[in-house]
Parts: sequence; C-alpha cells; structure tokens
Amino acid sequence: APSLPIAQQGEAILAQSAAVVTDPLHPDIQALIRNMQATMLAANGVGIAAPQVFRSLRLIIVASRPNPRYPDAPLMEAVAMINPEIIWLSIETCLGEEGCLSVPGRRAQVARAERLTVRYLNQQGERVEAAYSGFVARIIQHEMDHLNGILFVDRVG
Ligand SMILES: O=C(CSC(=O)[C@H](Cc1ccccc1)CC(F)(F)F)c1ccccc1
Ligand SMILES: [Zn+2]
Repeated sequence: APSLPIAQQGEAILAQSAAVVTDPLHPDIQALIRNMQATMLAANGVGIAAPQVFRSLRLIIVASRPNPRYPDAPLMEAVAMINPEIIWLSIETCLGEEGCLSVPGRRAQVARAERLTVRYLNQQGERVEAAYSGFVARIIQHEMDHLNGILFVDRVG
C-alpha cells in the first residue's frame, strides 16, 4: 500500500470535525485503512487519523510500540477504529510526552485521562467496546482529538 501525503499544521482539514463513516465495509474504506497503516509505519508513528491523510472521516489507527519515551509501552497489532466513541474517561490524568506527524519537530507534555473505554467498529464492521490505559489510552485520546479538529499543541498551556 502506498504512503499518503500527511497534512501539516495549518491545513484547514486538521481543524474540522470529521464525518461518520456510513459504510465501514466499503472497498474505499478498507483501502484507506491499509494506506493509513502504511503511511503511519513509513512515518514511524504509533497512531494516525484519517484527517491527517486528507480524508475527513471518523477513522483512526492505533499501534503502540515501545519507544524511547515509553520503553514499557505495549507492542500491539495495529487496530483500526471506525466511528470511535470514548464512552468513559477516568478522572485521574497523567502527563506524558506527545508528538504528531502533522506537527513535525514539536514535542510537548500533555495531560490525558489515565484510563478510558472506547466503542468502535472494527475493520470487519463489528461493534467492539474495549478498555485501555497508559500510553495506548493516550494515543486514542490524541487520535480522537484529530477527529474533532484538535491538535496536541492546542492543549499545551
Ligand atoms: O512515535 C512517535 C511519533 S508521533 C505519533 O506517533 C503520533 C501519535 C502519538 C504519539 C505520542 C503520543 C500520542 C499520540 C501520530 C499522530 F500524529 F498521527 F497522531 C512518538 C512521539 C512522542 C512520544 C512517543 C512516540
Ligand atoms: Zn497527531
């Protein structure tokens, strides 16, 4: 799958709210998931949201792996989340370093909920509800922000 161009900070699409995916099994959506995955891997990211590849759709990929800033981050299979909704957020928050493929060269400490439950459709169009904590929960909150036109730098005081 080809690597797609990544929208950079300042592109209008990154400040918009993305649209719900109406047909998760449509070949275009299945191809977009593959291309987003290839783009994220080529850019050495741990997540990516459809608006970042110029598609204003509620679709994210989450793919935590150990890295210098989070050496104990879980190594997980990339998971595609279609129309994700965070249905519970812990009150407890924690600070952690974030970066963004759309804001190269910037890193910042961002406060995020420690734990969350997310409801989404998987790549097979099945409903899933799953609980996450730590770095993976951080990535999910970061990617959900992209679907709502928010960049991590908007959250830095
Ligand atoms: O792998 C990265 C590169 S930035 C990245 O993967 C973003 C995801 C992300 C990284 C770190 C915390 C939360 C989300 C991808 C984006 F921009 F498409 F969302 C990384 C950066 C800082 C800390 C740990 C890892
Ligand atoms: Zn980002």
